[in-house]
Amino acid sequence: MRNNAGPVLELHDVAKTYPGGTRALAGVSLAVGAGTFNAVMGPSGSGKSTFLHCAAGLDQPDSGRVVLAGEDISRLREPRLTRARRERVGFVFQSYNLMESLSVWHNVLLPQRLAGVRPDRKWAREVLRRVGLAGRENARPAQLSGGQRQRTALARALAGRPEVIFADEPTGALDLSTGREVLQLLREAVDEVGTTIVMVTHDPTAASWADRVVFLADGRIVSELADPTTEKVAAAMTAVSHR
Ligand SMILES: Nc1ncnc2c1ncn2[C@@H]1O[C@H](COP(=O)(O)OP(=O)(O)OP(=O)(O)O)[C@@H](O)[C@H]1O
Repeated sequence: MRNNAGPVLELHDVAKTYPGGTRALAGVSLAVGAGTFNAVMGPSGSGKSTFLHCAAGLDQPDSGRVVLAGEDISRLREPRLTRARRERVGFVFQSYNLMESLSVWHNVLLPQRLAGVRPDRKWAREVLRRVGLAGRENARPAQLSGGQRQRTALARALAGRPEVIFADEPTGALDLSTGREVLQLLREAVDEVGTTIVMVTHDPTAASWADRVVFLADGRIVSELADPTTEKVAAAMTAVSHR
């Protein structure tokens, strides 16, 4: 069930140069449709992390605009930027970023608590069921496998019903079959919950789960692939790397 109800995230000519002079983004424009799964690939140093940080409101571009659910977040100052991020964005990182001292349940509810909203416990239970962690609510992260930790992180991201979930190498620390389970869950979140996902990855197979793949090189979008397969993504990556 993909709703494709117009873009939920738009980048307009976004540029960023780091102190020292590295031009990480050199004018990136992209529209991300609601309820779609998007992968971002590119060689090391092409600007993927910078793109993700600017698109998610973790960092500010020097110029250009980032419009998230109709709000231009690129010029927001703290604390409004933090609020926009907490209310509209979910994150899944390679390293999970769970609070070791909190149970699965409290990890999942933490972003809503930090945002000062009353947690939707019924939905939190439902997302834990969807990611296969019903019954593990009281476990601490240390008691979980890598795959279970990442499924907890995904449940945490889904629990706040964000406009967009940003995933940074979500399968980077997982073995092949565990990574596949996490990708399947990301796919289901898009197809069954209507979530929008933007995922940075180095892995052509991971990218093949997306609806489209955007390729960055030298801080620019240089190509795009719809309905990707592992083979098509790998071929496109080779072409991008040899530019
Ligand atoms: N905080 C920073 N200060 C200075 N330069 C930076 C900073 N962060 C990134 N860069 C530089 O900006 C460019 C883009 O980096 P970025 O991390 O966005 O690329 P990437 O595609 O995510 O790379 P990788 O795949 O290796 O993680 C690189 O040349 C990098 O060295």
